[in-house]
Amino acid sequence: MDAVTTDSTRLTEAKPARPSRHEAEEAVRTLIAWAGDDPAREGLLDTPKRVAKAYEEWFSGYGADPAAALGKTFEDVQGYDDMVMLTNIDVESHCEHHLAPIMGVAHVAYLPSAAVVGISKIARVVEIFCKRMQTQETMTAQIADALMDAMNPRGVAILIDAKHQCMTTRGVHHPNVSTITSTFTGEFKTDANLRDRFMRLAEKA
Ligand SMILES: Nc1nc2c(ncn2[C@@H]2O[C@H](COP(=O)(O)OP(=O)(O)OP(=O)(O)O)[C@@H](O)[C@H]2O)c(=O)[nH]1
Ligand SMILES: [Zn+2]
Repeated sequence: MDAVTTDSTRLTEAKPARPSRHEAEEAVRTLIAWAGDDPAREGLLDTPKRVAKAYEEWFSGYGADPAAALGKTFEDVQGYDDMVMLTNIDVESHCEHHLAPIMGVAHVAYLPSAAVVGISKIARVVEIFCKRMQTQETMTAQIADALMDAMNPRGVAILIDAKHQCMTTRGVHHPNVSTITSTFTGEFKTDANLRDRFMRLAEKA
């Protein structure tokens, strides 16, 4: 967690020492009091513990390595070299500006060069990046980079369609707005037909 790394898919700056669980729970008590309630009230007594536990789940992606998730590849696929696409991978993340939920789906495709990966690993990689404090643009780019690094495919295409609760439940309060981000590399960038195929499949997913 504290190691400095140059891998672009991981954190690149030294971070302050991780606070203890007790300190994290104290911080939640402070926020409860600041919101106007009494952290010593019966119903809120276990809340700091629950929030710390929920944070472990929501932000479990800091302790996970996308390269390791994509480490195993398969080459015996009878020369299959067309697009592999997964649609509607759940996106459950938190925006780094407000720590509010980002909920949506990701559509991910790649064009294998030599090897393919287990399809569940692609969903795992999406999940690893989602379980961090994010912007939608960053996570879109990180998923593409991780797939490119691990498989050296002929191209990847990613589209994320998500709602940001910092925008739907507070602030500007536009409950129906969706944000769409996409990135294309390799042949998806140079071949408009391929890109259209991806977009058509994403639209009807
Ligand atoms: N580009 C981008 N912006 C995001 C994302 N998630 C949240 N935001 C935006 O981050 C911005 C933060 O703006 P600030 O002005 O610093 O914060 P704020 O005063 O809380 O802004 P409002 O949300 O407009 O009330 C807001 O416009 C959010 O909508 C994201 O994934 N990508
Ligand atoms: Zn936000």
